[in-house]
Amino acid sequence: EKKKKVWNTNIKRDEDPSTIWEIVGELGDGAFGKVYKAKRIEDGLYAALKQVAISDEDELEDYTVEIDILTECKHPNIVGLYEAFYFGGKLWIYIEFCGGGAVDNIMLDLEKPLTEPQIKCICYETCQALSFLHQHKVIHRDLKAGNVLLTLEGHVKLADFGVSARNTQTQQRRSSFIGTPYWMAPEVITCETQKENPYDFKADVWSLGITLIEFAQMEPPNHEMHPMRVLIKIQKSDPPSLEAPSKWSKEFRDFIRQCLIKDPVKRPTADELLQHPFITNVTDIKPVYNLLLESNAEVIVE
Ligand SMILES: COc1ccc(Nc2ncnc(-c3cccnc3Nc3cc(NC(=O)c4cccc(C(F)(F)F)c4)ccc3C)n2)cc1
Repeated sequence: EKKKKVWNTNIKRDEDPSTIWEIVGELGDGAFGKVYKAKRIEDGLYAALKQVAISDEDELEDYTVEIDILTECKHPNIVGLYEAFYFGGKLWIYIEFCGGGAVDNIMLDLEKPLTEPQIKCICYETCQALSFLHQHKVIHRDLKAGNVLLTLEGHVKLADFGVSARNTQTQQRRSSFIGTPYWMAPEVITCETQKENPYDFKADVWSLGITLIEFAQMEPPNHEMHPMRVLIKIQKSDPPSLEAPSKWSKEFRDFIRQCLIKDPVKRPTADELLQHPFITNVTDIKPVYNLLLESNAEVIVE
């Protein structure tokens, strides 16, 4: 007989979200629907709102994976879920608003890459987020500067604006390829990652290495190549590295080298990387706070 429907307890039904939150702006037209800035009517709390048109209950199930991950993975460096509604044939997801936006947009606004002190802080907090996700058996699969959000204080909040992080077969159905090729680990490309491969979370560590190069140079390695060509190059070539090594510290270069070890078995875990000298002495996040003043200052001056 028909599988009993298990209602996702985290999603509120038959309640109109616009009685609790009001839309105050638009944040972009995401791949999977509209994204707005919203404000809670009772206390003025800001949120980012994603509205996804859901045609049938099966499709709703695809999205509950995302809600379950966000409900389960509560961490200072991962975007926080406020609440989710299923109302008017749409899923409404309200996330804590990060005033700094995504790091790729900040670099575009300032028309320059990050400095090493800024990269050090952001790398430390991103590594914390990855380590936490992996402990909760969640693989991000699409780590890149565009998914690293900053709060106005300069803290990292890891997000995922693309496909959901947990690779359920339904997600696989939704998009043939998980993640963006430039940041993709070699073993992911060759699909060496069979079911229950104990090393498939190491793909996020490779993407972290590529993301650090992106922070330092504004673009990932091979950005000038066609995405399909990149897949072949990543598999065939030696791991990428920083273009101007003399500009960067030995610790930074070594941290990237460790992330970009091609064999996932030899590649360190996010947890192991938290002990790396590049990020063991992160004291304050002032460099990142100054980056935000610069980028927001630009906005204020405008
Ligand atoms: C253009 O200027 C700005 C300025 C500020 C912001 N701030 C901001 N703050 C918080 N969220 C967003 C956001 C922007 C565009 C799309 N979605 C956003 N947040 C969001 C994220 C999610 N989901 C995740 O981030 C997510 C999903 C699965 C897994 C994971 C993770 F693995 F990281 F835990 C994270 C769901 C719904 C929403 C509205 N944007 C964005 C752009």
